[in-house]
Amino acid sequence: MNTEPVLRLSGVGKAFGALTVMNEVNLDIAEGERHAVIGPNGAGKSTLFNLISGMFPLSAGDIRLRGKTISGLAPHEINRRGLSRSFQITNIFHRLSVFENLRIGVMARHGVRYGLFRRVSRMRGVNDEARAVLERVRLAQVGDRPAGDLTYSEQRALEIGMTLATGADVILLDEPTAGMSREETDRAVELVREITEGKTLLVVEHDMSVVFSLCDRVSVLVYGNILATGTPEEIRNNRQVQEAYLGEEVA
Ligand SMILES: Nc1ncnc2c1ncn2[C@@H]1O[C@H](COP(=O)(O)OP(=O)(O)OP(=O)(O)O)[C@@H](O)[C@H]1O
Repeated sequence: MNTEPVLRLSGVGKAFGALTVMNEVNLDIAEGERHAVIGPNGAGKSTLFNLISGMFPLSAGDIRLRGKTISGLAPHEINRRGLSRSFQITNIFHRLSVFENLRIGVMARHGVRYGLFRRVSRMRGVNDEARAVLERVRLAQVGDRPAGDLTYSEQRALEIGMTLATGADVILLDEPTAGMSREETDRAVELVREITEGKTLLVVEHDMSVVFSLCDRVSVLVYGNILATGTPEEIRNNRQVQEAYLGEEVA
């Protein structure tokens, strides 16, 4: 059995000038696991994602993806090694169709660029792959519509589709259900569960019912430190976690 973690953070630290916001974070994410990062506002969850995806340079420590260091690599290089962070909605091309957005993700994966002499519409492999992703994220009905016309939750699904289109098998999602109604949340959770089958997921999520129903393990981040990592059950019963953060919410 391969026990090497897919993602390993060792002694990861981050400072902005004199302000240290992350201390010696150690975290192993196993192949195929769905792992949530929770914590109060300002705990450093976004910073952690920015460090893993290469948006911010590390101030200390090392991050390894499948045993190889990715510290110091640019986001697109990390992406090419199979780790994709959900694109923010603002990165969706609003005037392009939903299908065309996904096709850009697929093209990025294959290193294909738009060019004067290329007709993208004739690139059958790329089109087939984009169409498959379109169906997986259940947007086939709106595939020809400009992405800017989609509802909020459809745009979030497109965002998830973009991570899939790039072919990543380690996926980072930042609050995939934020701003959704209960019903939309349930559908989004189903979608995330389905599309991350056989992949590794790291997700920041505030909704505890989502965390506990979707994830195999949970890490609690408080003031830039990991207070505890464990199964949802262990986290729910951890006194330190209850005192520091969750309170009665999960009792
Ligand atoms: N670019 C930056 N420059 C200076 N300080 C920053 C920067 N980005 C984040 N911080 C600080 O780092 C700390 C962690 O912020 P971060 O946004 O990672 O927390 P978070 O857990 O994602 O919070 P939230 O749940 O509110 O999104 C905060 O004190 C924040 O002010």
